[in-house]
Parts: sequence; C-alpha cells; structure tokens
Amino acid sequence: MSAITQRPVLLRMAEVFGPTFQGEGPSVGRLAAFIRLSNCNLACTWCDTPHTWDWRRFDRAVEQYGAAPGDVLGWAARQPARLFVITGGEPLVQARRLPELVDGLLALGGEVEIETNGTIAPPEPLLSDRVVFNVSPKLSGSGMPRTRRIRPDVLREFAASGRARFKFVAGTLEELDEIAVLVDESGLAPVWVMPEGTTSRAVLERMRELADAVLARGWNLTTRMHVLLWEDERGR
Ligand SMILES: Nc1nc2[nH]cc(C(=O)O)c2c(=O)[nH]1
Ligand code: SF4
Ligand SMILES: [Mg+2]
Repeated sequence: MSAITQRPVLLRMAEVFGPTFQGEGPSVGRLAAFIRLSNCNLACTWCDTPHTWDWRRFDRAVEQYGAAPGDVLGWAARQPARLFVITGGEPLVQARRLPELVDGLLALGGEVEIETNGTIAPPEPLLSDRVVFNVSPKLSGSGMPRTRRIRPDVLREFAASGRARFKFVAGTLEELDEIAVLVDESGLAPVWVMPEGTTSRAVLERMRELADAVLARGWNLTTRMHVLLWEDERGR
C-alpha cells in the first residue's frame, strides 16, 4: 500500500494574543486568550480589524500566516486563561477547520467564545457545551448591502441553538430602531448593545448617549473595555 502523507489543514491566522480581558459582551472583564483568524466575507466601512481582510490596504504576506491547530493549542496551553475567544475577521469562513481547534481548547479545560457576524451558520460539531457564539449582525451603517449582512435563516438558526448572544454595534440612537427591527424579525435574544469606537473617548461618549435608550428597550449594554484601557492598540 502506498503511504499517503496527510498534511495538517492549516488555519489562516492573523494573530494570537493574551493574557488580556474579554473586552466586549456578556463576559466583559474575564481573563481571556484570543485567537484572531484571518479573512472575512464582509468589508464594513468602520471595521476595526481591516488587517484581517483588506488586502488593498494591508499586505497579505505580512498579515496572514498558516498555523496547524496543534501549534495554536500549544500556545493556548501556556496561557493562564481558560476562556478562549476565537475572533477575526470572520472565523466561520474557516468553519470546517475549526472543530479540531475548538475540541483541543475544550480538552485543555477551556471555555470557548466565537465572535461572528452572523452570516454563516455554525457547523454542528461546534454546537457543544462550553462553546458560545457572540453574534454581531451588521447594520446599514456598515456600508454592506442588506442581502449580504443579514441572513435571516442563519440568524434564526443561531437563536434556536441556545448558544448565541446577539451583540450589536451602535453609533447613534437611530441605530437602536434598526436593531429592534432585526430583533423582532428573527426573534433574537439576548441582546447586547455595544458602542462603536476605537478611542476611549468615543466609546464612553457613545455609551452615555445610548445607555438610557438601551435600558428603556430592556436590552443589555456592554462597553469595549480593551479600548477604554488601551485605545486601539493591537493585540490587547
Ligand atoms: N480585549 C479584547 N476583547 C475583545 N472582544 C472581542 C474582540 C474582537 O476583536 O473581536 C476583542 C479584542 O480585540 N480585544
Ligand atoms: S464583519 Fe467584522 S471583521 Fe468583517 S469587515 Fe465587518 S467588522 Fe470587519
Ligand atoms: Mg477588536
């Protein structure tokens, strides 16, 4: 029999960093380690991680590298945190490559949060205990056409999975109306609103503008704690 050498499927990576705190959403403030995957299926005007996908502004050969899941797991094992956040870019672009990574993180005794834009359905093997999805559907201000940024079938699937929390980035009070339409349309819950901003000043100002209106709608509010602490420094 001929020997077939199986090469590991490489993850397309942007960076790993930690320890830091989960800066956004329901787990804000928790000690965490981050695995940022490269590539995205959208191109939002206000994206704060264009180095993961905008190859007109960034050099792919510099910003992207391939890593075997085992190498990422070796790094993760040495991290003090047991909350692992997989983000991007859009991590579910590489959905088929993720179960090996996620299984390894769980085997380290970890919990996993996957930050996603909600346009790609979660593959079945990822719907397990100790894995949750922070689903961030994009609003019209992202500059993306609605048909690309909103996939009602996918959003409903996330909502039905019981493993998703919906985190909307908002810059204005008007955007809360837009969020309410999406929430009602697809039965999204629980809802978190997060201020847009890559400076501590912008984040705090927007939170103050949004807070009472978010309360009035019965939603949750999250800050961007890493921005309050470290502005837009990469790898925090
Ligand atoms: N500290 C920290 N928390 C985060 N939560 C979500 C992040 C992201 O970029 O998706 C992020 C990030 O970049 N840094
Ligand atoms: S979905 Fe997220 S990573 Fe992709 S372009 Fe929009 S903000 Fe950036
Ligand atoms: Mg970020």
